[in-house]
Amino acid sequence: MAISLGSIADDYTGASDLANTLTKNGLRTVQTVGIPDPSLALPDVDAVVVSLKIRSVPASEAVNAATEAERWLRQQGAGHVLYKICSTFDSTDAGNIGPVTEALSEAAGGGGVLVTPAFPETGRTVYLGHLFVGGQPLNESPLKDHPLNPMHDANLVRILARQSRGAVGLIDLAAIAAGPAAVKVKLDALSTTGVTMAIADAIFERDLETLGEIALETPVSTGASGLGLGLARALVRSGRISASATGEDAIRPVGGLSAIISGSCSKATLRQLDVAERLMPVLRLDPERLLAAGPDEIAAAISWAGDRISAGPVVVAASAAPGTVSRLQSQYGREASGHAIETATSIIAAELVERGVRRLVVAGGETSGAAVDRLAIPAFLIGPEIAPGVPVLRTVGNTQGDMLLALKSGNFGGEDFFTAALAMMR
Ligand SMILES: Nc1ncnc2c1ncn2[C@@H]1O[C@H](COP(=O)(O)OP(=O)(O)O)[C@@H](O)[C@H]1O
Ligand SMILES: O=C(O)[C@@H](O)C(=O)COP(=O)(O)O
Repeated sequence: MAISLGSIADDYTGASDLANTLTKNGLRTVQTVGIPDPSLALPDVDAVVVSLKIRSVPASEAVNAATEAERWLRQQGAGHVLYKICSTFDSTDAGNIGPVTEALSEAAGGGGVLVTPAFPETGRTVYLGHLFVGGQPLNESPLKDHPLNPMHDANLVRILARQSRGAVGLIDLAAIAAGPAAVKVKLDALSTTGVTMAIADAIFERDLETLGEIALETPVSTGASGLGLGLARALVRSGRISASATGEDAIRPVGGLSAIISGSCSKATLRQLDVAERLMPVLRLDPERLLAAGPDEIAAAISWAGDRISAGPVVVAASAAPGTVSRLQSQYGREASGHAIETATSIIAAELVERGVRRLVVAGGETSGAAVDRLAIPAFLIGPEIAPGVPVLRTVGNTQGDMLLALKSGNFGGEDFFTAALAMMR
């Protein structure tokens, strides 16, 4: 298997979002969970997205995991490696977008790296280096209240500079509108002044097509699904790939029971949970009790779900509104509470799979990572799209047999997402 495009995703929902975009643009794509064991038979594909859980870990840990994945992807033939970050630039001043991008670039011999989280299909646009989420600057959007990485600045040049060793520049919309050659001139000019990473504006898909063409000439880029779209279309346009992927094969029915687990506290998820409450049993976990009396609260949730699940899908959610989240965090600490809740939701997910769940929706990036790790699923084939950024996933090499999953990024999906997902997972 020689692949054309490699990607390292900093979380598992982000990986499935990118894999979805690559598939929609014709690339046969597989999503692996970490670097796959050599014994895992992967299908013949154009692109591999390696899912890592490195968005909220110490920067040195993220750098080590990403550089190891980069080495593996190069061994599979990848000429270009995209570091998939969140379209809302989720990170802190300690990292990890800057440190990982610099390490990947150094591993590939250096040179200027294009960086853009723009993903117009989901309302993420970048203008003069400022990220907008829908109509709001990042720091006024719901991301200001994110439980792990609250975003208080919309200026990506500034944010990236705070977490990086090298200088950060800007390739503005005027250069991008002038076409690939102008972008190349600008990137080269920035590199000669010592800039190692350049935030690129992008508002429309055509901007990302321009960026994708230039990124493909370099060994490494950093971005969200929008840049993935640009790279995929550039590969197809160049004739290196024949645009044959459809995703239909991945959606064959698996049967079994179905469940939804949520640890996302994003505004979209909170609304989706309210809507689900009218349609199916929803258990709201008590996060305070989860932290104080962990195993008892987990056992009670498993028993509640076990009593209902044979009659239809159930939802178990730790999710809470910003005020509740910050009260819990001030008592137990941000990382400790996030980690304890992820552990609890992943144990509940695994227990439900033990009891026959084969169709599983997980809401939240970190939450999905913890659940997929506990289930020890090695890889996914990419099925059709449920909502922008969220495909149906079919397990590859899973010891519990074939399962269908949807890993929903917190901010993605319409208010009926959960029922829409289950309707596509038979
Ligand atoms: N009630 C709660 N209070 C505090 N933290 C919570 C609560 N519920 C979930 N969390 C934590 O919030 C984080 C949400 O992150 P994530 O799963 O990535 O969701 P999203 O995709 O919305 O960003 C996780 O670490 C999760 O364990
Ligand atoms: O790029 C995006 O917005 C998503 O792919 C993503 O990474 C979202 O992160 P989570 O909300 O933490 O799932």
